[in-house]
Amino acid sequence: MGKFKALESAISGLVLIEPTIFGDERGFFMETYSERDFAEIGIVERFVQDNHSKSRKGVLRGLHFQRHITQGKLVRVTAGAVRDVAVDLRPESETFGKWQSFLLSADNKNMLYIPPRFAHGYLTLEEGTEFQYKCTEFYHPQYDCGVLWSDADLAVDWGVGEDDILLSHKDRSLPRFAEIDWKEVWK
Ligand SMILES: Cc1cn([C@H]2C[C@H](O)[C@@H](COP(=O)(O)OP(=O)(O)O[C@H]3O[C@H](C)C(=O)[C@H](O)[C@H]3O)O2)c(=O)[nH]c1=O
Repeated sequence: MGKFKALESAISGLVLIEPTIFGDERGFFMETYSERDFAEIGIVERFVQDNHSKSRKGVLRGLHFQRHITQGKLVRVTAGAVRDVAVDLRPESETFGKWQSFLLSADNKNMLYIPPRFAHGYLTLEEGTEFQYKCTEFYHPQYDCGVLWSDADLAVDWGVGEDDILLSHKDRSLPRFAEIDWKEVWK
C-alpha cells in the first residue's frame, strides 16, 4: 500500500489525492511525490517542471490551459488555502465543459492531479497563499491560453463576485468558452 490515497471525483481522470502525513512532536513529514506510489493510484505521467506562486487573499488565477502542447498538473497548497477549479475541455468526454472545485489548503495537505486538456484556476482564500505544482510539459508562452473565469456557459461557482477578486489584465481579457474551437486548440 503506497503513501497516497486517490479519492473519488465526478470527472474521469481528475484525481484528488490524500497523502500520508507523519506527525510527531516536532511537526510533520510527508512525501509529496513518488513515481512508484503514484503509479499505484494510476498516475504514470512524467513531470518535467515545478512551479511555485504566492498570492494575496482574493486573487483568482485562471482559467488557464496550454494549447497544442498540453500540460497535466499535480497541484497543492503549502501556505493558506484555495478554491481550486478544474474544467474538462476534452471534446470527446461525457463531462466536456463540466467543472469541479476542491478546497486545497496547507491544513488538509490534499493534492489534485489535473490531466491534460483541462482548464485550471484557483481563488485564494487567505493572505499569502502559496501554490506549488508539477507539470507534465514545459511552459510554452506562445501556447499559453485560457477561458474567462466568469464564462456563463461554464458557470463556475467561485463563491465570490467580480468586486471581491484580483485578476491579472490578461485573465480579464480571456475568451469565452463558446468562442474557442475545442478541437483546434488540442491539435
Ligand atoms: C505559468 C508560467 C509562467 N511563467 C511566467 C510568465 C509570466 O511572466 C509570469 C506570470 O505568469 P502568469 O501570469 O501566466 O502566471 P499565473 O497566472 O499564475 O498562471 C498559471 O495559473 C494557472 C493557475 C495555471 O494552472 C497555470 O500553470 C498558469 O497559467 O511567469 C513562466 O516563466 N513559466 C510558467 O510555467
